[in-house]
Amino acid sequence: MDAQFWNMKWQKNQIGFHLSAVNPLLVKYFPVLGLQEGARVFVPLCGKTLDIHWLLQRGINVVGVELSQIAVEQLFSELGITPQISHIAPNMLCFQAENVNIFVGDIFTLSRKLLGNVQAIYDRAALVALPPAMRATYAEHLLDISSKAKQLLVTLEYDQTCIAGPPFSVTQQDIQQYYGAEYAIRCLENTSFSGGLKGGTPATESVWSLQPE
Ligand SMILES: C[S@@+](CC[C@H](N)C(=O)[O-])C[C@H]1O[C@@H](n2cnc3c(N)ncnc32)[C@H](O)[C@@H]1O
Repeated sequence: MDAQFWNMKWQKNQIGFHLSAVNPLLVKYFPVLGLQEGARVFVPLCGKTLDIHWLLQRGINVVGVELSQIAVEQLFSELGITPQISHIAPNMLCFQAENVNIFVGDIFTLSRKLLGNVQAIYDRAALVALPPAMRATYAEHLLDISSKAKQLLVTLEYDQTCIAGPPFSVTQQDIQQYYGAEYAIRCLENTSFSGGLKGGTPATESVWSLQPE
């Protein structure tokens, strides 16, 4: 899954991962993060998720990163906000408005300095968007650039032999492997993924609280 794969998905509007409503799991478990109004939350691989609208409405400052400029343009258009756009690094644009800052580029080139301080991370469909070979590097990079910020993480688990990802199946053992040394990991909910994945493959959606130890 390289940049070309995702850019093509956005160009062809093949964005089945994009929810047409705010993720109810965010609404239900956001309080677990214990954030005050004005806190800065990082949304990696953010697409144009409506979850960003919801966070902004709650007075949260959002900082995201997304490969596709199409996605980010649509996000701001749907927010009804005209961003300032600046070229902040080679191959990295920043779309900026009062409480929302979205980097357009590869998360692996986003530095701690560019990201700035964040109090929490909301990862929905980011870890599971990455193939197994990239995930440990992603987790390590996320820990580094966020200075180990607490996380609300949403994952999917299913029989990977039935269908190919993305989204990829991520197990509890995987999460333990990526994050167990740095965070106390707590499963908040396991629910069956409504309608199954890609034509009905049974899947379980899980929400995790990751608190730095
Ligand atoms: C499965 S989608 C999830 C989007 C969003 N989190 C949501 O819940 O709708 C994954 C997104 O990550 C973006 N992406 C994939 N690899 C990336 C990378 N290395 N850096 C930044 N964005 C990336 C894709 O363009 C895509 O929009």
